[in-house]
Amino acid sequence: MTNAIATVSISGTLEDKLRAAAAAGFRAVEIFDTDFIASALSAVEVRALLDSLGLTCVLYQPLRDVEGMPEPHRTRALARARQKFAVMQTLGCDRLLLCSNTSPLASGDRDTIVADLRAVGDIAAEYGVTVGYEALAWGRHVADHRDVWEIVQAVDHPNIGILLDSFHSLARRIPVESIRAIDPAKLVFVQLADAPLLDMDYLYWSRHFRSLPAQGGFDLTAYVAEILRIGYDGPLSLEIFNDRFRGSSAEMVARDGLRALDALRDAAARKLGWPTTMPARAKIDRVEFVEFAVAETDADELSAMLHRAGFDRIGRHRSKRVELWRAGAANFVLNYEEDGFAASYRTVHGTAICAIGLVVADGPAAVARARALGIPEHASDLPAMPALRGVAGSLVYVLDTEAARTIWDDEFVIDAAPAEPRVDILAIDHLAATVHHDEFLSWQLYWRALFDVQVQTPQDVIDPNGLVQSQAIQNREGSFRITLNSTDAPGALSARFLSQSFGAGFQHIALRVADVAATAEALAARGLQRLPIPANYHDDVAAKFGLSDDETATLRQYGILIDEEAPGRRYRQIYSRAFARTFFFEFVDRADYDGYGAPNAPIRLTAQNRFRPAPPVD
Ligand SMILES: O=C(O)c1ccc(O)c(O)c1
Ligand SMILES: [Mg+2]
Repeated sequence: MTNAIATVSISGTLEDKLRAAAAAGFRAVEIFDTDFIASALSAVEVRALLDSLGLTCVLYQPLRDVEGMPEPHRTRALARARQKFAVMQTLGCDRLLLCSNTSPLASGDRDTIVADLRAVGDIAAEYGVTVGYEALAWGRHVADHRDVWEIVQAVDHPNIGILLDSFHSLARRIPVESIRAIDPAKLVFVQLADAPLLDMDYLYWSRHFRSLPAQGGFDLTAYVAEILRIGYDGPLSLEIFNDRFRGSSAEMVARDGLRALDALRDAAARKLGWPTTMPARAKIDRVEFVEFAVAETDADELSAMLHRAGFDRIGRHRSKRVELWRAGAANFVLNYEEDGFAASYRTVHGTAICAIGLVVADGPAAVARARALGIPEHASDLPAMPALRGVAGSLVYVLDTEAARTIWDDEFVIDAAPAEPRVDILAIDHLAATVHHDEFLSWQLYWRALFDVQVQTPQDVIDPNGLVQSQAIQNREGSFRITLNSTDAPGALSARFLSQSFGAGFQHIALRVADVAATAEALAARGLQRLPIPANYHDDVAAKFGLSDDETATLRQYGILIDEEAPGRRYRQIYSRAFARTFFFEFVDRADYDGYGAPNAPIRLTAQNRFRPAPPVD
């Protein structure tokens, strides 16, 4: 039951990679051939480093283009195998990955392939090595693990077995049930990678877009469940070729890797009905509140903006400088305290959203799962409201239903209901977080490993100053929704937010309303500054959705954006101008619509770009 990671998954030199893997808690690694041959360390020195870090090299990989080669390549391939076996002996590694041949020179003749692998097996036996034959999805003649299994049976050599790599199997959509045919004694090793579901050449997809489990679209739970079901108990190892990971923190990827493997083992065990070691993913019911850390100097401006956005201050904390603002079921907590978490968050980020409060089915179980996944807990002075570290240092409070019911009355003095007119805000619809490009996948893993949530198809959103990637995450009922957004374009709105707020965080709050046109009218009466939407847009949607002149006039009047998933399944949205260039509100009505108005995002971002301050003149 070993967790392992391939050095190719992590950035840096071989030493950096090994140190990061060990620091994250791995005890086993795969050493990637290029990492070793590019290293200035001898095999003896690498072995000493492994030993000092408490690591074992459980796989050396890959050996390429071996089987089916004409002479003189065949002889050279066997010599290369022998040289690798000698290196492995020094490294203390007894498993080698041999990937299916991609050379145009290779023969596809089965008998030749079988004979060649048998010859490799004989040399491997001299060194006490077992060879796992892996089907590369783009292999010239062997590209399917079912063929590999047939070949391995035909080779029938004690030192030759099969190696499974989820990327190659799942990219080719090979049914996972095919794994049941494999004898676990001949399954030498298992490599795991997720990937976004792209329609792309296998090689390019594999070399650039692999991701950790729970960062892509493959059903790795089903894959691993089949592998465990047949009785395999060897390493599960991450082999992640990913462009972002090559440039991001080795420590982050290694730590996330372990988290992803632990969550995946848990999911597979649950699928099999086997005992588990941590509570199930926490079910989220809703967002109960959003907490703002507020600087005294921003108090008037923020209060005015919240009022214009339909909120009223309805309570004060019994002992702290904390206010409760409410509209419908949406609660905003404004924290002015001089000490404590919000104060330190404010020191770094300025006035910003510093925490969210989620109602979960079982608070203590959520905290226990977070602990099992290495997600740090924040010491909270409210026992009914444990806090976990969330996106970029903000907090996620987890409340159970009972705590959510009593917290306001227990902690706050609630005023009488404010005078009409009210804005018909129902609840928080979704929260949009902007995160660093390097951490985009890390935050997806965080949400998907800890909580019972689903992802939508990732979206590429066009900002006039660059491409933004967006990933929506939500619960099954749609009562909890967030989006994660990231870009590597410095001029895009989300990148400007990162520099303006000194780091990642929630950048916009979408509030669900019954009728966005009525809301727009009420908000205008309260003086909200709306984001203007150009006339071209409304000409377009009038034609696209067959809107009546009256409807179009209403959309135009209030700057409403609209989208339809199907006739009658509609999303209508308006946006506020931003507060201090750091956050803004969206107001939406959704009728049986599950998305987030993605087609409108470029229109909105271009509209926001018009308010971008001119660069300083020097
Ligand atoms: O992209 C490759 O060449 C490659 C190499 C080794 C592997 O194990 C693999 O899955 C892919
Ligand atoms: Mg592989």
